[in-house]
Amino acid sequence: MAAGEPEGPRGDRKPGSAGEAGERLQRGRAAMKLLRGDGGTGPALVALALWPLLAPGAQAVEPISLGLALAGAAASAALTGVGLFSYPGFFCYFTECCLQKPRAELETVLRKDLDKKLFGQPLAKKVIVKSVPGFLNNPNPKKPLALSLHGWTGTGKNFVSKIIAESIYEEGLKSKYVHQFVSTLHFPHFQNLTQYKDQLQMWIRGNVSNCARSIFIFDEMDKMHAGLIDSIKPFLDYYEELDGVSYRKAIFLFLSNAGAEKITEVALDFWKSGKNRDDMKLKDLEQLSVSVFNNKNSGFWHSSLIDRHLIDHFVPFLPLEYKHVKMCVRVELKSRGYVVDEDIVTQVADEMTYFPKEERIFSNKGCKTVCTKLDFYL
Ligand SMILES: Nc1ncnc2c1ncn2[C@@H]1O[C@H](COP(=O)(O)OP(=O)(O)OP(=O)(O)O)[C@@H](O)[C@H]1O
Repeated sequence: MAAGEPEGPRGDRKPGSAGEAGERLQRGRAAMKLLRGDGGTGPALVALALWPLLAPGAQAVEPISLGLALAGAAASAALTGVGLFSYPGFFCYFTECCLQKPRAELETVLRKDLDKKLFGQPLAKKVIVKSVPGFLNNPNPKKPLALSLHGWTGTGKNFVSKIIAESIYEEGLKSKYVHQFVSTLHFPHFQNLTQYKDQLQMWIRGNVSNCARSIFIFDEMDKMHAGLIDSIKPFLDYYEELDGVSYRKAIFLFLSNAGAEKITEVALDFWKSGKNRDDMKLKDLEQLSVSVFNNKNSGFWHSSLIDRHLIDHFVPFLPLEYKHVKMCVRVELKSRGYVVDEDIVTQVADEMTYFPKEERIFSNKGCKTVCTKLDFYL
């Protein structure tokens, strides 16, 4: 893909071709063909028949209701000659649209999802459940939402980004409004830094012009060349508009291993003093931003994003313990359709390595290699 095209590095993944959303799109196209017929009686009849689709929460319409609604609409349209295409929200049932308004129950859905799927991350859960719905429910935010997720490998940073994306766009990471950048893949060569800065600005500008509620995920921030991320500083700032584009409704997620040592230090102190990680406060980790700012290998080294307080929250991901690894194994077993066998769960968890050397409390790879280790036992 050429630089400057709105979709950016992930533009090759076109939405609407796979999964439930793809099927819905196909059904929708067939229905549209049917409905694109000739006219008839009153717009009211059409609106009435289409009410289940146009009403808030229409995404949850049952297949039977949908069928009835479309049949009714077809009959009415045949009578009225009123084009269905003029109804706002109609197309969005069949094809992905940029988010206009988050679902009313977003906070509850996100909380439930994180409670069920994310283990051992009380602080991350707390920050995300409050900040993301709060931001999306604000029709006029003063700046884009910028969250920086930090922690040891395999502790759930990418996993949480996926959950956030799915809570906003049904197609999650495959959505055309969600853009993922991986430093070592998209910005590998230091000598191309100037070019990357221009491309990044163009990609973000293009995509936000297309959809104000775009989501940008920057993975491997700690491997990003220093200075590159500062090229997007204007977009994260408190500007009403820049060259006619407002960036205030976008979401930026930065993922990094930087700061993991600091987080581990605090988590270890907690563990040694017999305290529960659920009682940990963000205040206990307030030094996180400073350690990231001063870390030459953080991607945020002396970054103006931190300097100018443009990162809204530094979200700590705690190192995972033996019991969390076991929970991940159980989930993996269930997702593959197996009955949970506690012997296998223990064997897989025992096979992982733990640190510090003496205490052996935290998993070196979090839950990351659980699925490959499990392959040996199935
Ligand atoms: N806290 C967690 N709760 C539940 N599952 C987890 C958790 N952390 C990791 N996992 C599982 O492990 C997999 C790998 O984790 P993930 O890719 O999110 O780690 P990461 O923190 O982004 O690591 P890295 O820093 O190496 O990119 C996830 O897809 C998920 O299945």
